[in-house]
Amino acid sequence: MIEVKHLSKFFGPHKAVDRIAFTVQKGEILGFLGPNGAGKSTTMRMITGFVPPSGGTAVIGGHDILREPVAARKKIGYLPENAPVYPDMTVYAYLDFCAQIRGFSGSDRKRRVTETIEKCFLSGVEHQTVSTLSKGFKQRVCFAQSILHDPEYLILDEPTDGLDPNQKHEVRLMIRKMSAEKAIILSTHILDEVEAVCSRAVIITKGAIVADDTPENLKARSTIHGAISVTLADADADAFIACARSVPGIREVAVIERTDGALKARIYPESADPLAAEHLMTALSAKRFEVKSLFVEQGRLDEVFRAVTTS
Ligand SMILES: Nc1ncnc2c1ncn2[C@@H]1O[C@H](COP(=O)(O)OP(=O)(O)OP(=O)(O)O)[C@@H](O)[C@H]1O
Repeated sequence: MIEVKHLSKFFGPHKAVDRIAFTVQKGEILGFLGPNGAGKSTTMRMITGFVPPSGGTAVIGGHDILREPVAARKKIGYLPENAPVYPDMTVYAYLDFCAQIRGFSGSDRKRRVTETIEKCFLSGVEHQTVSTLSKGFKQRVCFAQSILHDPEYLILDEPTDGLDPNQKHEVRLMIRKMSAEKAIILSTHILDEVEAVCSRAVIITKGAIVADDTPENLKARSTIHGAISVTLADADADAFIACARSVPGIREVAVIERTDGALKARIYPESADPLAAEHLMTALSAKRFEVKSLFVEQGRLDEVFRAVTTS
């Protein structure tokens, strides 16, 4: 388990992190979110022992990062932001060097390097110098060094930053595959990534936690959660509004846009009535509206993110 215990960080008079506390269990992938400058990287640097906290501590697999830094760091894999990798080394030589620093030798070291190269899809570039790699591949090399020692705890600062959509997909798959036996914290600005990968999300702003929940529960806080979104083929807006309002339990009907013969609207039921969408569909069909799509909104994480980080 990763226990973050009231970590704080001051840079001079500026409070960058303000008594942040949470835990991450094995099997969990925690998305660490927040606007630019919210304190995500600073928190991750404190958890991994790269920056001393002004207050609080982090306990990694039972080892306090301040009192037992070596034991704690042995258990951690860390992908820092703007990952530094020695530019003049080949990919293989760099990872071999990292394995050596981690204390591996002989055939075990060789096996770990080779396996990690394969796992991170680096086989095609293993003999290329790092300086000649594209940004995405450099990122992958740094990701590779973070998992080389098969750590129980992974701290990944924007792991998919700079990757193309295919590489993003591959890295997310890798993270998900590894998550069963690891506790993972990853920071990201991509909210789709949180929905695709994370089992939980912590949102911070101005150094403090403002939300800590599953992506589903966070989305349920969205103002459109439970609303019914409808697209109709060319339809008279007034007739549609009248029809939708005639359905029992409908609180509000909002036409969102009319384009090229299509009408898009959002209908808000009084409560999250699971039958409201069905009743609406029946009413629209009875009035011969041509329904192109109709679905119940789960809510939008970006809307919730904005609400909690700007209030
Ligand atoms: N070494 C430092 N000296 C002074 N201020 C710092 C230092 N490192 C970070 N800060 C400040 O601490 C605050 C938090 O920065 P941090 O990099 O942790 O934010 P972040 O949430 O990771 O941002 P981003 O999403 O832009 O990467 C910012 O105001 C930043 O300017």
